[in-house]
Amino acid sequence: MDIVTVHHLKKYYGKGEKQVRALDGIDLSIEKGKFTAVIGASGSGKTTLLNMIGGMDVPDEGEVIVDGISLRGMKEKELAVFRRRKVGFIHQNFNLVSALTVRENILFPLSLDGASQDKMLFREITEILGLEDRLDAWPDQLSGGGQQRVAVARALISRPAIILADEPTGNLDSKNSQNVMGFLKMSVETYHQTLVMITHNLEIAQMADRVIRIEDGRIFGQEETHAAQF
Ligand SMILES: Nc1ncnc2c1ncn2[C@@H]1O[C@H](COP(=O)(O)OP(=O)(O)OP(=O)(O)O)[C@@H](O)[C@H]1O
Repeated sequence: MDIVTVHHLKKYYGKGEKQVRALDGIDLSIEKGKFTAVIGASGSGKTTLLNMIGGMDVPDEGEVIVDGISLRGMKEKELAVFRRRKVGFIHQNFNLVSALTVRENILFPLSLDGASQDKMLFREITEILGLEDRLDAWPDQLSGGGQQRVAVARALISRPAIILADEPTGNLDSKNSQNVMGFLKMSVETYHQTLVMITHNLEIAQMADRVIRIEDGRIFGQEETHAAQF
């Protein structure tokens, strides 16, 4: 079953000669429960595509359907609710709130939505990610790898159907990258979520079930991988 369907998505910036075709007619389906890696040169449109799937940005043309919900015509408020309930974002720069503790950062999406905390899930996620002893620490007291694990926990805490990760290991050394990837993949498998991840790292892309290559705002190729050799 497909959890994301993208129909002929277009996003252009600017006009005339300077116009940039960030997305130039993308058609794509993403199967539920799978890990899809998105690769491509800098400026090829990867982040723009991820932002459209996550309802962070709206296309000029085309349609995005996530978990049976079309984002077309949604108002900003509806998109915000959609993002909080359906999507977990993980960014390269972690994007943690420095004035909140690790615990508060992880629970932040729930507090925005007025949702109650699933204490078992919180304990499970923080244990899987090795954060149970750091819950009262401030983000800047953790290493880069530790901060990214907090960002992973925050993305998972509301049990979103889909996790969108924009180069989540881009600022980590190889050991921390492997750790974060291992935790992320294990968590996604445990909670039956779908992971879409932008990466420049081909080793990481090989861990995915499927790799999509984007060039000049178009899908240039896609291949199933023989993942699972984690
Ligand atoms: N808000 C914007 N205004 C103008 N141009 C933009 C805007 N956002 C993106 N672009 C342009 O659209 C193109 C695609 O950008 P995008 O960030 O999606 O690429 P990317 O593949 O994610 O690149 P990178 O790997 O460097 O992050 C680029 O040429 C970029 O400069």
